[in-house]
Amino acid sequence: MSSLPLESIIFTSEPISLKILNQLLLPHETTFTSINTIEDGHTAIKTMQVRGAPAIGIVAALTLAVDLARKHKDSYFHTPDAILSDVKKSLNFLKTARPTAVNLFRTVDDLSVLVEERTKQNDSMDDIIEAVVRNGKQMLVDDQKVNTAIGSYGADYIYDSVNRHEKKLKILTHCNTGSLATGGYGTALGIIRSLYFKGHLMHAYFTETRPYNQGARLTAYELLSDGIPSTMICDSMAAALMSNTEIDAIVLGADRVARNGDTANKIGTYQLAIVAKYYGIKFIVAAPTSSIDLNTVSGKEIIIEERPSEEVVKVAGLLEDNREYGKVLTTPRNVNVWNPSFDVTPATLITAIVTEYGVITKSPDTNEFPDLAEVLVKMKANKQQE
Ligand SMILES: CSC[C@@H](O)[C@@H](O)C(=O)COP(=O)(O)O
Repeated sequence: MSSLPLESIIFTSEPISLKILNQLLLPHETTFTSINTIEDGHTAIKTMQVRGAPAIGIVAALTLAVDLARKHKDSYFHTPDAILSDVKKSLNFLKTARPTAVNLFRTVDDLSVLVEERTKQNDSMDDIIEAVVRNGKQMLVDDQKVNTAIGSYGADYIYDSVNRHEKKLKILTHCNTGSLATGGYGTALGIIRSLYFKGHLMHAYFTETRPYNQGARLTAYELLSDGIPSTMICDSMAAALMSNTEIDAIVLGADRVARNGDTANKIGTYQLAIVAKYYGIKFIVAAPTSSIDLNTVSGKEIIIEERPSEEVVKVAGLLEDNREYGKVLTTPRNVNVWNPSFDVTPATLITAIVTEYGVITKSPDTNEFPDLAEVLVKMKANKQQE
């Protein structure tokens, strides 16, 4: 299997440094932004220089690592307790960057527990900071493994269940769920990559994904870089595509999967699910377990981020002279805009959830997912026995 060597999060230990590929400028400019402080990390996440649920979690963890290491080098801390109180403040601030993706909150909780435990067991300041750095680096490495597993399980599931190996597949996706949105390889885009590398993909279709254009700018960039045959559609063309072309499955990512399977993902996911149901097309969510929130009972509890109207009324891109990158206004000034960044697709419209432990499907009698908490325990135990 081949994969895209697209690194969007670059962390080095000696000296400690963090750089992220600024996704606001892609695909026309490849510019890395240095993250040195908690404020830098917060800004990068909030302004979507880095985006995608897993990538947000990883960058938050690595931001804390570089921030602590820098402060420690400047002799900012005098006791481990001072580190703990600084960490709590930093994490409380980081989690205000974006509200929907659970990965950010999971990272914040895990780091809070890690530093608290290390402080309680009287670790030295060096050891506490080293543990935070190791945790961030490990998240990046683990996420790549998680994504290749999701890619492989998802590709096999679709190929086995959709047409029993009779033909190559046509897949539609939405938003960007690839290397840019994760530690590498991608979740839903990882499934498309795996289908392609296994020789099972006929064609990938992807939506432009207004307003931020994750599809047009980022997914297009990734698919073209990998040489995967693909075609972009505007979001409003999805039903027409499904009526004109035999789409075998729609694969999407997730920002937060509730315990009952309801899934928050990029705005527009819900309408794709409704059209998929009409055409009887499998609607598959690719979600690492880090995006499954067992404390959220159903999608009703998920907070949906609303973003600035500027993202809707302006599009960013290469200006006509082909040299300058900029934003153009597409509407009359002062138009009223509603800009929810995500929507919630009810579990009833989702065919399967692909995780790094395998594929979760529904009971055909009830059209309900089993309790995800119980299933995940079983899947993890099975994996350990392998
Ligand atoms: C593997 S990325 C999964 C989701 O985070 C993705 O589908 C998505 O909705 C991204 O939204 P974004 O607003 O670009 O962060």
